[in-house]
Amino acid sequence: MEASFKPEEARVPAALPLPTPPVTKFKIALCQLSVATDKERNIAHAQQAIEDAADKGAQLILLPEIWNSPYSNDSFPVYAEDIDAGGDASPSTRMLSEVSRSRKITIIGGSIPERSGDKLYNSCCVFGTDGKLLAKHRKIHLFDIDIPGKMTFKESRTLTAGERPTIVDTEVGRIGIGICYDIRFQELAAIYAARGAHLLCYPGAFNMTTGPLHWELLQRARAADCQLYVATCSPARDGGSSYVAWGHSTLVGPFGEVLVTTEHEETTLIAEIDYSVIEQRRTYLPFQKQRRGDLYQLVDVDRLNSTGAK
Ligand SMILES: O=C(O)CCC(=O)C(=O)O
Repeated sequence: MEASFKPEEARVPAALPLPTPPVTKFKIALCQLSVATDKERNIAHAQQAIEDAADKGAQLILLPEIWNSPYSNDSFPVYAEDIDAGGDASPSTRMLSEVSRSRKITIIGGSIPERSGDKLYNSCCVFGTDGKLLAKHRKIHLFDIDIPGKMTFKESRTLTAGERPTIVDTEVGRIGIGICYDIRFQELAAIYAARGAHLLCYPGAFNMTTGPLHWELLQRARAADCQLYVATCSPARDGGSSYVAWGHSTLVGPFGEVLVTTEHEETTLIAEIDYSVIEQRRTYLPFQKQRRGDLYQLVDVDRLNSTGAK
């Protein structure tokens, strides 16, 4: 659909509205999972990690990018699931739905290859505490990179890009979703912040070339720019796979501070989020109110195009 621009309706407000979340403090778990070639094993393995984290009091679970399949263009079509059909057509999301319901937790289900008609997407499903699918984010920015001699990958060889930002109200606050490369696009994070996000979640699998330089930097930048929490979750590193993930799943606070992080081995990080810190940071350092809307503007095109957007 053609956007009919009415910039006055789409301008990101100077002062960001922060809705009252259902809970102020809660525990998040980042499950940095090892990924094997056996999909059934990956599903059972993820379920175990989620249940262990729930036993330790986590109310929100974040999984890695592409946790049910090896990260490769050859694997995506083979491991892809029809999420919309559900049931046997999507054993990975069926497990996420069942566990979120049985443990009454919110799950940001990392991402899996999704088949929809003749297209494939890299998709993240969000499940509420009743097991219902609250949202599905299809990776908007495909990872096409060519650093000669170091890193070449072209997701666009097999995948199609998603067309919409995804922000979702959950029992643990308003959450903006991005997948891996999506973190490089600060406008997306700014739009989520403008729509009142408390937390941005990025399942991601950075690599050994860009990971050391950019992974933490980008997370801290998004958190400091938007003054909100940023959580990331990577697969654990497998040195023998064709794509070697950087690991280093991390939670960053609204001052850009790293609250918890790890190396590259399989592990689950559990940390506390306290949303009252967001207001405190925005009061101490009120740059959200000091934007020069007379000099520059951010336009929320998706909001213009949709009727029900927040
Ligand atoms: O942006 C990068 O450097 C890595 C992105 C990536 O690995 C991905 O999108 O899967």
